[in-house]
Amino acid sequence: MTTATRTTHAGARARGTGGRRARARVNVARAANATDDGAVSIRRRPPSGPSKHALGVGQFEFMIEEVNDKGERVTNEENRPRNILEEIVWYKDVELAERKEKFPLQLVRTALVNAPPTRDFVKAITDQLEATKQPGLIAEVKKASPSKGVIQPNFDPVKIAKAYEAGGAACLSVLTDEKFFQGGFENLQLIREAGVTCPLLCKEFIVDAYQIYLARKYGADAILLIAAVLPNQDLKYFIKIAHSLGMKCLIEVHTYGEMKRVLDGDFPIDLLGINNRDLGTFEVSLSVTTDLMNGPLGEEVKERGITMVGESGIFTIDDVNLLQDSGVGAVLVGESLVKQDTPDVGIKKLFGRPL
Ligand SMILES: O=C(O)c1ccccc1NCC(=O)[C@H](O)[C@H](O)COP(=O)(O)O
Repeated sequence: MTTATRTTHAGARARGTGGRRARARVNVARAANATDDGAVSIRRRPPSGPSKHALGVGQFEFMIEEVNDKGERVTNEENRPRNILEEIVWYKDVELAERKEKFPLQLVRTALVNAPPTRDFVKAITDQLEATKQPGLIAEVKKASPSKGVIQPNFDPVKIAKAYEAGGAACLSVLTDEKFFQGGFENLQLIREAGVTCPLLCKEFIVDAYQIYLARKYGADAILLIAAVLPNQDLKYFIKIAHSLGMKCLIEVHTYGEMKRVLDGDFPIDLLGINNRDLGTFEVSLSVTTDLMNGPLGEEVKERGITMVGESGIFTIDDVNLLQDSGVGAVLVGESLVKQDTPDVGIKKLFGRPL
């Protein structure tokens, strides 16, 4: 987040609730425009080309080139991912094909028979909120990202997780995507086996039920489900599977339409996250959370008692306060903590005191 954007937020806080509400009304009206129907905003697969079963590593790159009726090589721009989220999701088919071959679902499920019980991810957050009167902290174990490249070159997932726990984080979020975030499912297991007791979120781009079983196998207590990727039908099915395995779900939205669609869905909501980062353009603004929370859908989640999570771009205590004022019960923080040599000290600074 830029300093300019942060200054604007601090200013909004100083102006008080009335100013924020008026600004929010304008922004909610803008967000709820005719094109924001909340539909899944990415294409799940390239529109043409070989079936997903025939995909090899990076093969969708080559699908941009096709051979036409005359035998000429032509480019098909439709098969180029429109943004990073689409690219990540398309690549999941490649990854999943490889993983399933090495570790078929039946074996993953068999391995779950003796899995230790999960920890309550939601309760850890609400307990912290009650005890500290500040949002519960979900601290993210994140080495790199598509928007920032490598964030922590001396990345040691266990060391970082232990520092987060010592610093008082309620829960941890562990990025498992390998290609774009340099994470891994193995990091969940390493952190669990090292004796970290905070509940763990598997921060993955879930498109297939197989990934939910894998998350549980590697020690996750909760999974992320992204509304920009998954229609309500998939959300409902994936939540059912996660709950049957004892895990909670963090459903993530970014727009008014997505939030409305999720709230209208026919499924239970454990946690609802508002990502301040547009996963297509990388643009980050805390006003994504404050605008939604200060509008009609914010009223609805408050009435329904849904615990809200403000995600991404959180760097200062002003940012935490701003999100808390808008009604979130938790914050999910990656970059600003993970890039520090002493993330536990970073937590103290971010919350203005030890947690
Ligand atoms: O972080 C990215 O660049 C990114 C790009 C595309 C899809 C997802 C991305 N990040 C996932 C997240 O939402 C964040 O890791 C998480 O909310 C923490 O954000 P931050 O505190 O800004 O590191």
